[in-house]
Amino acid sequence: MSLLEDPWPAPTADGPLDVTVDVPGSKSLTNRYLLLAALAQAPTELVRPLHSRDSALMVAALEALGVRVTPSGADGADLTIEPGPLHGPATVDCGLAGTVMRFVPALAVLADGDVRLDGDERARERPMAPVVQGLRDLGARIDAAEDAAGRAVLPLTVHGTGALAGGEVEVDASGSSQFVSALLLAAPAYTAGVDLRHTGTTLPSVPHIDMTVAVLRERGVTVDELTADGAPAGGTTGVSPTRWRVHPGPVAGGRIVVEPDLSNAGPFLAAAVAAGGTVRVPRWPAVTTQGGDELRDLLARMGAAVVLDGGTLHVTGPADGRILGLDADLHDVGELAPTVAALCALAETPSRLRGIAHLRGHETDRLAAIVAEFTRLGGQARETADGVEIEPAPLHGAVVESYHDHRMATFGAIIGLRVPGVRVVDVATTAKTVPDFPGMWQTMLAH
Ligand SMILES: O=C(O)C1=C[C@@H](OP(=O)(O)O)[C@@H](O)[C@H](O)C1
Ligand SMILES: C=C(OP(=O)(O)O)C(=O)O
Repeated sequence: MSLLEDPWPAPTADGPLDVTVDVPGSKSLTNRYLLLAALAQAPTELVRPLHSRDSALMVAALEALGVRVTPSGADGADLTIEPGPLHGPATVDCGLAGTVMRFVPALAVLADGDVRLDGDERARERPMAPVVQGLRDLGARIDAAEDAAGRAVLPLTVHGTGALAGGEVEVDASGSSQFVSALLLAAPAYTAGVDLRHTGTTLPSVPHIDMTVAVLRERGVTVDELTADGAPAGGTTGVSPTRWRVHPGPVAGGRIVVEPDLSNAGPFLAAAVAAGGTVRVPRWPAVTTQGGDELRDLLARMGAAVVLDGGTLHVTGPADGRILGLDADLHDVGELAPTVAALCALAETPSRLRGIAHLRGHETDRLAAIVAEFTRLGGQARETADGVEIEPAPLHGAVVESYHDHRMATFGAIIGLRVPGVRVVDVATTAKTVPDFPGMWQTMLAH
């Protein structure tokens, strides 16, 4: 039976929730730790990593380059990564994972042979040029396909020589923070490290760059956060960096406990807002670089009671069921937009989500997808230059398209809690970052 032909009936909520949901590990942290483990001087043990399509693709990429990755821990759910020399020729499937298609080429330049990267059909449309050009400027030889506008896209072949000169590079990362993260992550292994200046006018998803800097530092790498003219930035300076200098040097191995994925906690926390009652997420970090932490503020602004107590986040939906619309700039946390938009779709007042033009280059064009699917459900929404505007409207059931986008599938699931007859095409696409979303959703509702 193909899920493409048989859409998933999104369950409605029978009443208020009262449930604790154990959320799997962070995609962004897992894939960064995996990549750094491949460059480390000693083995790395990842405790509670994510096991999903995106992390499996990263593991497979490392294995293709000659890194040994084995299950470990009492239940075999941890991972031990044993680094070694990186070898080509190799073939890497990027699927639709931004972290794989952007980060792995920066590692592949260190292999001693050709590494070919390709991915899903949509992956061939996602922007890649700043990574390819940046690596070329740092000394790499890469052959890449080009889109109609002549920009580099997948598939591509990195002609690795076992080393990369590194040095100074300018990158316009206004399309994705991953262009910066990619070039910083493998930089400690480049001969001169990397001194990267962002030249674009905007920079989305800055917390994800902060995450890259934080994981590098955790592994013992020296990273300077700077302004364009070289003054200190980041940290306690209160100045946003636009230039990062990663010094060449060893990367430490060791044991790392992976935080739960706070963005993937989103649909479950949103369920408390949509259905009423309380959803609790344990192991919510007190301090984190995950942009998903912003959910605490966003859900409170929509009428939820949000309490972080003893490491567990408690979200309680509004007692009268009335969800407030939201006017928010999601530039830093675009990853949360489909989840937030689903709640806006159920809200009693209009919403405006701004600062997220770059979502057009995500798993699908998410602005177009949100508008199309909300309209299909009877709603009224409009795409703006940099976001979406959503008007309250009575909704009805419909078959919601997910466009191979895990977050559009969960968008449908959230709305389905309140709107009978919502069915989601290809709910299995949620496996990109959650191992068993439909099962977790049913279990949550059974409580
Ligand atoms: O580096 C990362 O792990 C990510 C960065 C962000 O990408 P963009 O900057 O393209 O939004 C985010 O949306 C994505 O889900 C994960
Ligand atoms: C944009 C996302 O993913 P990717 O890492 O593939 O860019 C996402 O998970 O919302």
